[in-house]
Amino acid sequence: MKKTSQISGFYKLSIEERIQILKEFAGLEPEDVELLKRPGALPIERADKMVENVIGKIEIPLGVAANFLINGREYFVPMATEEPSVIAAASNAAKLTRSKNGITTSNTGPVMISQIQTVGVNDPFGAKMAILENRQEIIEQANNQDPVLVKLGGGAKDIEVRVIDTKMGPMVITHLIVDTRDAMGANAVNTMAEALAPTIEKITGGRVYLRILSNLAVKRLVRAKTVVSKEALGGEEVVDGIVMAYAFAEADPYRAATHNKGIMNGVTAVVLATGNDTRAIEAGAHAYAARFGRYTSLSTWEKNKDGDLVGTLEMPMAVGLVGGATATHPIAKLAVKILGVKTAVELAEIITATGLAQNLGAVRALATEGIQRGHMALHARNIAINAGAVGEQIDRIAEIMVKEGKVKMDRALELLKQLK
Ligand SMILES: CC(C)(COP(=O)([O-])OP(=O)([O-])OC[C@H]1O[C@@H](n2cnc3c(N)ncnc32)[C@H](O)[C@@H]1OP(=O)([O-])[O-])[C@@H](O)C(=O)NCCC(=O)NCCSC(=O)C[C@@](C)(O)CC(=O)[O-]
Ligand SMILES: NC(=O)C1=CN([C@@H]2O[C@H](COP(=O)(O)OP(=O)(O)OC[C@H]3O[C@@H](n4cnc5c(N)ncnc54)[C@H](OP(=O)(O)O)[C@@H]3O)[C@@H](O)[C@H]2O)C=CC1
Repeated sequence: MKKTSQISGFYKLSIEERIQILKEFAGLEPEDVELLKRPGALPIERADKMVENVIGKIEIPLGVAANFLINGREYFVPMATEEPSVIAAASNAAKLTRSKNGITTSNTGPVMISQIQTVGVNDPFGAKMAILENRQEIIEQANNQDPVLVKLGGGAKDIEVRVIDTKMGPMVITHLIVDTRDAMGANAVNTMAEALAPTIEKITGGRVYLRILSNLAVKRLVRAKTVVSKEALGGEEVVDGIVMAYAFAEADPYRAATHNKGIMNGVTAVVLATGNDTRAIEAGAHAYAARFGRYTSLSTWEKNKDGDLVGTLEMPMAVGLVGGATATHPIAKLAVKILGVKTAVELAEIITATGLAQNLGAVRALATEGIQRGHMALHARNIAINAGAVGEQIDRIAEIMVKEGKVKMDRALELLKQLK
C-alpha cells in the first residue's frame, strides 16, 4: 500500500490510533512509541547537561500535521506548539495544496555568514583590499579549525568585505562564507571567526572586536511554492480575498508583522519539535522581511491566468541535524525520524513548506469567515480548563460554548457551575 499522510479525519482518531498510523508510516520502533507516551521523555539528568541551572522541564504538546505533500513526497510534520488551531490549520491548508501538486521547494545550500568587526583603521578601503588579497590564506586558516566539516564537503568557501559607516566611525566588516553541511553552524563558524582575528588584525593594522555569525542568513535561503485550485478554495472570490490580504501585508508593516507571525506559527513549531534554535530562525526571518528597508510580508500570494492561487515563501532557514539540541533531545531525534529526513537542507525545506501552508490556512480563514470560528472552537477546551473543568467536563463545556458561539470564560464558569 502506498504511504500517504492524507488521512481524512486523522484528528478524530484516538492518540493510540494516531501513533499506530505514525508507527507504520515512519517505521517507528516499539521503544519510539514508548518514548512518545512516556511522561517526561527528557530525563532531568539530560536536561541538566543541555542548559544551566536546571530545576525542571516545561512540556509543550507535540502534534503532527497531516496531508503534507512536498516535492512529491508524503510527510507527517511534527509540530511543537502551545497554540490551539495551528496544527489543524496546517493540516487543512496542506490538504488544499494537494488540489494541484502539493508544495515544491528549492534552496541555496547550507551556507552561513560569520562576521569579523575591525575598527581603528585609517584607510578602511585600503584595508578591505588587503584582506581580499589574502583571501586564500584566510580561507585555509579557517578550514584548519574544522577538518571534519571540510571532509564532509563543507567549510569556508569565500570571503566578502564591507566598509560600513557607524556612530563610532568607519568599520571594516569581513564576512566569512561557510558551508556548514548538516549543522546549523553557529559554533562551527564562530570558532573559525575567532581563530582568524589575529590574522585580520595583522593584515589591517586595526583592532578586531566581534567575531560572530550573522542570523541574517541570506546565503541559506529556502523557497517554497504552491498552486491551489480556485475550486478547492471555494471559488475565485476566495482567491481574490487572499491576494488582497497579501497586498495589505506587503504594504503595511502593522499587518505584515501579523501575517509573518502566521508563517512563524508553522515554522517555529517544527523548528522547536526538531530541537533547533527558534530564536535564530525568528531573528533571520524578521531581518529578511525588512531587507528592503521596510518591514514587509515574507510570502507572496497571486492569482494565475486560470484564476488559481499561487503562493510563495522565501526565507533564511538555518537549521541542522547535528549539533544543537537536535541530537541530544530524545523527542527531537524522534521528530527527525518521523520526518525521515537525511540532510539539514531537506529539513529546512519541510519547515519552509510548513510555513507557507500555515500562512495559507490563516489568510484563507481571514479572507472568508474570519479567524475566530476555527480558532475559538479549538481554543474552547483551554478556556474550559482555565475555568476549572476537569475530565469529561472539558469537552462538554467546550462543545456547548462552540455551539452557542460564545467561547468565553464567564460562560465556561456558568456552565461548570451547572454541570456540578
Ligand atoms: C481550524 C480549521 C482548520 C477548521 O476548519 P473547518 O473548515 O471547520 O475544518 P473541516 O472540518 O472542514 O476540516 C478540514 C481539514 O482541517 C483539518 N482539521 C479540522 N479540524 C481539525 C482538528 N480539530 N484537528 C486537526 N485537524 C483538523 C483536517 O485536516 C480536516 O481535513 P479532514 O481530516 O477532515 O480530511 C480552520 O478554521 C482554519 O484553518 N482556521 C485557521 C486557524 C489558524 O490559522 N490558526 C492559527 C492561530 S491564529 C494566529 O496566530 C495567526 C494569525 C491568524 O493572526 C495570522 C494572520 O493574521 O495572518
Ligand atoms: N547567533 C546564533 O544563532 C548562535 C547560535 N548558537 C548555537 O549554536 C548551536 C549550533 O551550532 P553548530 O555549529 O551547528 O553545532 P555543533 O558545533 O555542535 O556541531 C557542528 C559540528 O559538528 C561536526 N559535524 C559532524 N557531522 C557533520 C555534518 N554532517 N555536517 C556538519 N557538521 C558535522 C562538525 O565538526 P566537528 O566534529 O569538528 O565539531 C561541525 O563543526 C545551536 O545550539 C545554536 O543555538 C551559538 C552561538 C550563536
